[in-house]
Amino acid sequence: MTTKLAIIYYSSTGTNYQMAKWAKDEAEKQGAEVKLVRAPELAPMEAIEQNPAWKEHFEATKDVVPEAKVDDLEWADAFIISAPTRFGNVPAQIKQFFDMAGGLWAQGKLVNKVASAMSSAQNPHGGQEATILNIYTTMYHWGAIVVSPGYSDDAIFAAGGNPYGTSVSVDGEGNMKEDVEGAVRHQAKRTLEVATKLNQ
Ligand SMILES: Cc1cc2nc3c(=O)[nH]c(=O)nc-3n(C[C@H](O)[C@H](O)[C@H](O)COP(=O)(O)O)c2cc1C
Repeated sequence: MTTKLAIIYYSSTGTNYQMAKWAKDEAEKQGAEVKLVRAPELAPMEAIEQNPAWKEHFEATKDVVPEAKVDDLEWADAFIISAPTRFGNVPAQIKQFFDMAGGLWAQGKLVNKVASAMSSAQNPHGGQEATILNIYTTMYHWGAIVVSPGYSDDAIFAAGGNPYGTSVSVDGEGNMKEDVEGAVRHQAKRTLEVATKLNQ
């Protein structure tokens, strides 16, 4: 049976979108059926328009990447969730999406889904680890099986050594400071390997 992976991300300025796209590319190479979906934007246009990079990214993706639906959670065997830090926590857009899953959760339909998370911040210690752990808290409540990378591949060291999930820092221009593509690809592959074993 083909393993189904939902990659759910939120991104204001493109970093987490890029990580999500690397994960999608790798998962498809591994033979998974992949849905790449974005948490619906909640910010008002006045706020988005004040930040040219945010506006540009929003316009570039709004008609290209489908919005995440709770049905995607039911459909998937595994999730990869990628979100920038907001003061060490998840963006409201991701939290709102999680909060929409109450019905599925109450019916036990999220139990034994495989989950793994990625994050970014402006500073190297700006809250990436806390953000990933906050995502995992929700996953534990769902009864999902969290697959963290640990130190299971050399690519994790090259990316900065975050064992909870791939994370990156971004400079003032929005460029990624660490080389995380290999770690993202490894995380996607590992998540799928576990999900595929569970689905056998
Ligand atoms: C409301 C808000 C809070 C943020 N909090 C932090 C923070 O505490 N530390 C930090 O290093 N970066 C912080 N950032 C920077 C973002 O995490 C950064 O812009 C993001 O990781 C870039 O990812 P994206 O391109 O996918 O949007 C914050 C940004 C916003 C808008």
